[in-house]
Amino acid sequence: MDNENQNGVSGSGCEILIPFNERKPIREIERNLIKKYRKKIWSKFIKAIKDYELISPGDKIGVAISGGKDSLLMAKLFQELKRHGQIEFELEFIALDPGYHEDIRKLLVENCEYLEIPVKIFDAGIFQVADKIASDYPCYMCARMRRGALYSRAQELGCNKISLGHHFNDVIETTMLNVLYSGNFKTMLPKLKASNFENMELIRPMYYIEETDIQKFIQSSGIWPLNCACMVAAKKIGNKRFEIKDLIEDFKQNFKNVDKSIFRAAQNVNMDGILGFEKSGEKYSFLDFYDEGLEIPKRD
Ligand SMILES: Nc1ncnc2c1ncn2[C@@H]1O[C@H](COP(=O)(O)OP(=O)(O)OP(=O)(O)O)[C@@H](O)[C@H]1O
Repeated sequence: MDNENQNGVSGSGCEILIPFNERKPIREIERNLIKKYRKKIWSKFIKAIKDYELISPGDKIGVAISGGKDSLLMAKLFQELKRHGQIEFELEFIALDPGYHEDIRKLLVENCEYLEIPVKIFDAGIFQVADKIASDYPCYMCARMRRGALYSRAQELGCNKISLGHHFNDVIETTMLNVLYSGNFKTMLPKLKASNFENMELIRPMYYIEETDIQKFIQSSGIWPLNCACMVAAKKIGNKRFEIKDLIEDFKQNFKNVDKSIFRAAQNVNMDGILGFEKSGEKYSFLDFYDEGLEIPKRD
């Protein structure tokens, strides 16, 4: 077990994002975000917020920070929006320490300090528990526990929303994972209401932003983000998400804009061309609607 960490849970980490250059001054990083990366990052962030009505005046948003490239960028985007935008809202930056190696935690703290992200770090021994109770497939358990812990912390801090750093590629990979492995059509939504926490919503404002642009931004800023700091799952199970990522890359060689098509498929489900669907836990067949029977409400 050459990858054991102090806590005795394994993991070898994943690919490392190496900066292109020295760390740029913070003011330059912030300027680049709304100038150089306006089209690829900033405008897409704003568009998702508008299209999906992710922020309302008076919101207090808990920005979930793992210390990885996506959530560090998300934190900076929110700060810029607060600075330049017209909507009044408040921010809290929340990181859970699931049991990171001390060097990893140091990197998280250091990056947040440099980027002027006033993060609050909470200890939550998630890695140990996930490894113990779900050692074969710890990711699912870990994500569920993390979500619950995040909601509670956010609620304690008076937040009504929690924002996650999922991006365009996470969305299409989820869609493909469901089609290819679960035999259902279900994507990752840009917002949803928390089922066990009253008045709490989850939002994903990086919904339209492509991962390659996030990588470029982070690398050209000279930041070393946490690269998959998980000590439980990394390389332990064949990570299906990585396989799907590769598969979509392969598709792209032969099908133009295949990634955009996968994304759009979830916006254009044709209810007259499907065999069945599930709504609020109930299953329906097209036969239920074939003669007259159940009606899908018509839009005015
Ligand atoms: N330990 C954590 N503390 C707080 N938020 C977290 C933590 N881990 C994950 N998140 C939130 O959940 C999102 C998705 O988590 P996931 O593990 O899939 O990360 P990711 O896709 O590698 O993103 P990132 O680059 O931000 O780590 C993150 O972007 C972040 O907003």
